[in-house]
Amino acid sequence: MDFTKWIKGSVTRRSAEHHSAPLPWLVTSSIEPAINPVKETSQFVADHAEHVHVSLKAISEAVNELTVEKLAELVAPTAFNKDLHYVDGGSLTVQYLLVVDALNFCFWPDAELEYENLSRGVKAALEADPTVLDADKLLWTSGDDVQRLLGWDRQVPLQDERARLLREVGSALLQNFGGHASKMVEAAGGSALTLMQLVAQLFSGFRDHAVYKGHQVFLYKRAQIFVGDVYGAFGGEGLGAFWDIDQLTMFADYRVPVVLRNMGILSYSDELVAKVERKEIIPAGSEEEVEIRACTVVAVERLREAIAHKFRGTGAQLPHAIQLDWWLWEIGEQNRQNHPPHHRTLTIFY
Ligand SMILES: Nc1nc2c(c(CN[C@H]3C=C[C@H](O)[C@@H]3O)cn2[C@@H]2O[C@H](COP(=O)(O)O)[C@@H](O)[C@H]2O)c(=O)[nH]1
Repeated sequence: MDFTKWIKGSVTRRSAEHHSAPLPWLVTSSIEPAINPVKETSQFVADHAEHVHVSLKAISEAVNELTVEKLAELVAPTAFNKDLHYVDGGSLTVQYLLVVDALNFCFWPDAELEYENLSRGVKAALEADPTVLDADKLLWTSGDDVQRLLGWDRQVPLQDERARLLREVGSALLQNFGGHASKMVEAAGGSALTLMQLVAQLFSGFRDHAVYKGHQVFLYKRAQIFVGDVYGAFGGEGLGAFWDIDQLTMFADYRVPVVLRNMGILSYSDELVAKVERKEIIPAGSEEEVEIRACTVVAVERLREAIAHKFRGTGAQLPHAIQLDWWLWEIGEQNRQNHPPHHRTLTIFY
């Protein structure tokens, strides 16, 4: 069966008189999420973890070595990834970021593939054809389209799944925001947590959560990184102005845990070390995987608090969790070759 014919057959076209229903429940004036569910649910995991430990001692040692100069570097307008500087004044940049972050996961099965290939590939595709990310095109994305979008010379890991995720983005954008991701950002009314929740609610692919010892745990890595990328690409202005950007956590990926282990801040059980060293697959949703991710979130929150404690009153600008994330992630990227292996989980979440 021809894929596009099958999909075309299954999509019911909304007739003209049905306007795209505005989201009645989204009243940004009063119901702003005051807390980030990632913080409190990750803490539950850290409190009950058996395979991963966060060392407060190593955190205070790391903070002791932090100088005012280094701190200033962390909070400087990040040397933000130039691929993300695709600022056309607004809407196209947001569309680009949503597509990049819809695909921003699990590069490791292809040893040559990494995040940069994604961000550069999609940017090149957009420069070649500014309509390539229009929602009514995303709606029909096939696996081959994903490979073309990245400009990759072979199949991309989980290619068909990535295509499904882009079709989902196209469909939800058309249903709710006339196809424009920038309208979704505007609907969040300048709240980072509202935008995070909105993205997690509208696109199931961004709904990064697990059930750990009977408790629901939210990591929301790609939902948060999308907000962080909008903030960074617009330099905290215009569409990137979020009054609660400091409420985001770090982004629970597979690179930062390696850096924190190297700093002695995270430690794994002997059994888990052995699995990671031999590059054994750690199943998505397993206790070991959830503990690695949630303890990483908690470790960076403790690090942020320890820095605030040390530099409070010095007048130094204190880093947000996402600025600590970019710092740690860059360290991980630069040391990909000489750091121990990262854990390997086949997933769409990170
Ligand atoms: N924690 C955190 N994880 C991040 C990012 C980024 C890129 N974003 C920044 C880049 C420029 C702008 O500053 C963007 O903000 C990708 N990843 C994750 O890393 C993994 C990819 O690793 P490798 O296979 O080595 O490329 C994968 O899970 C991917 O999802 C980040 O910033 N923080």
